[in-house]
Amino acid sequence: MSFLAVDIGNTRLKWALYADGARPGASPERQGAVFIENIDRLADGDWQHLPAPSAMLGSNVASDAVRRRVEEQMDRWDVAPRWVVPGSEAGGVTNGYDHPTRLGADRWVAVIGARAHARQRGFDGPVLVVMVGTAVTVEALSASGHYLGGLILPGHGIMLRALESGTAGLRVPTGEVRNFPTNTSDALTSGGTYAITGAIERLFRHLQTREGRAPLVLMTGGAGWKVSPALDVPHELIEGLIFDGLLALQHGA
Ligand SMILES: Nc1ncnc2c1ncn2[C@@H]1O[C@H](COP(=O)(O)OP(=O)(O)O)[C@@H](O)[C@H]1O
Ligand SMILES: CC(C)(COP(=O)(O)O)[C@@H](O)C(=O)NCCC(=O)O
Ligand SMILES: [K+]
Repeated sequence: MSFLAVDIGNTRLKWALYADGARPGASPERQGAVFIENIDRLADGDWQHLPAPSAMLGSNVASDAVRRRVEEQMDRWDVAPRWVVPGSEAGGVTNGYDHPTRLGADRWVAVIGARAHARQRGFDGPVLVVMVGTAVTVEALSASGHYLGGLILPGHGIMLRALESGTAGLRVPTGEVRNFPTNTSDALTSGGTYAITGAIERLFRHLQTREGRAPLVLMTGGAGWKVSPALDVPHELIEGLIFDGLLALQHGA
């Protein structure tokens, strides 16, 4: 008996197989990631020798076509694919989005995972959830478990491509993050990084002011390690926050 958690982003599909009954924070028995262009090879590749899961729950922010292609890769298993649809309440979190179903499933699941982490460590204050993937999202969760809303901004790759395509003189290699960049590469890399950390620090202040207490900051996503060293508020990198949210929805926190 096992549980397959799937997180389909705009760049990569991440998956993790857990022992039945695993709770948020548990270590997966197996896990992997594939670029979206390679999802049609999962059944003959990463998933070929995977023991058949007895349950599956996924988050998808790519297209319906991508979701169907992933479901085809699961055909040989006798398991019904289930996908999270954000609603007005789940996993101890209420959804403050104007139209709850329009919130990205990954954002909703990550907030639920973050709530489970906070509770497990006995933290009863507000939580700021940062995901650094194709896009960057920053979410504000109140101490009472109300999702207040959040930010969406371009990730590093999109920012750089936008600048490259909109200018003649910005096609340069990746640089370093510097306080006072003195070449084009460093200026671009620092600009992108500080755009992201600046937005995070701003929502941190909004949440701290509203709640009267410094939020716990949990960061996840494929490019979190790039942003973490430049972020000026105490925070923790958690690799599988979406998986933890899927576990919370599957089994309770
Ligand atoms: N080994 C890696 N493979 C792909 N992307 C990576 C890797 N390490 C870091 N990244 C960065 O992570 C981003 C993708 O993160 P991910 O969380 O998979 O995004 P998404 O959930 O949007 O698919 C890429 O834009 C890239 O900048
Ligand atoms: C903001 C996102 C594009 C992030 O996608 P990702 O970077 O994880 O691939 C995704 O959560 C999404 O499509 N959201 C729907 C719109 C919303 O959340 O308001
Ligand atoms: K994501």
